[in-house]
Amino acid sequence: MTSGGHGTDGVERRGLMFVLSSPSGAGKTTLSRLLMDRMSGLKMSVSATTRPKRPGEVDGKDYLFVDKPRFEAMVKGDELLEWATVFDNSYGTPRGPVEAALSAGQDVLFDIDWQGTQQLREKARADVVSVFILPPSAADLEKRLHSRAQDSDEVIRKRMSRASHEMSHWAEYDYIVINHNVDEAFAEVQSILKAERLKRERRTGLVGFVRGLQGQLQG
Ligand SMILES: Nc1ncnc2c1ncn2[C@@H]1O[C@H](COP(=O)(O)OP(=O)(O)OP(=O)(O)O)[C@@H](O)[C@H]1O
Ligand SMILES: Nc1nc2c(ncn2[C@@H]2O[C@H](COP(=O)(O)O)[C@@H](O)[C@H]2O)c(=O)[nH]1
Repeated sequence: MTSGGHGTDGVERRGLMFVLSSPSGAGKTTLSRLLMDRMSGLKMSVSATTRPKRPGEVDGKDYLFVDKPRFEAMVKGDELLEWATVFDNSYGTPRGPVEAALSAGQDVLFDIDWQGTQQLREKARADVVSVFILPPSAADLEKRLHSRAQDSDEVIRKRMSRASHEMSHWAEYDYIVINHNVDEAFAEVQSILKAERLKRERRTGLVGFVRGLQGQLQG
């Protein structure tokens, strides 16, 4: 699915799909925003959803807010790379922007649930790097959902009651980060991305680069 771009050291490599999942409120959005601000070569995948917009959310930036018929048409038209029902609403990843970014050699960042991660893995296992974010405690998770102040008590109750089920998928992920503190969790997630970018098997330009070095040594 991916083609070449260049790493910061100029060696060509395949783009990767960097996935963050967690129970609602553990901090995916917070960490994603920091990654987008502080890492170059990364594009955020903007999901389509039928969920109502939260205060402050911007259509086209946080989500593409669509109605149910439009979402169903996207599914039927094979416009989504993956999709799932989460908390009674539909969510899905538009295929076009992800494929365009990967083709341009960018990495793509996803904030999606375990169902979507499984679907991405089935399609492109070697290019998916997945991170599961855990909260330090259930009390902290609930506090965070309340402190975000964007969901009703009823919605928060529903999300807390789903948290244990969401977390049961932790062992399907490549990396686990416990988000005690935003700065530390961000540093861990950033280290994972930096290391994954250096993996030999993604660095398609290495053969040519090393041959060039060898040529210089012989010359
Ligand atoms: N380490 C932390 N300590 C304290 N508060 C935090 C921490 N990380 C995130 N938060 C706060 O917790 C709330 C929920 O975080 P965020 O929206 O990033 O979660 P999320 O995993 O994206 O949730 P959802 O799945 O519902 O979108 C936000 O108000 C955020 O500022
Ligand atoms: N499988 C997918 N899951 C998605 C997608 N976009 C978001 N999500 C997940 O939904 C829940 C709830 O999100 P919220 O913004 O309503 O709090 C959360 O776990 C997201 O990661 C998607 O495109 N596909």
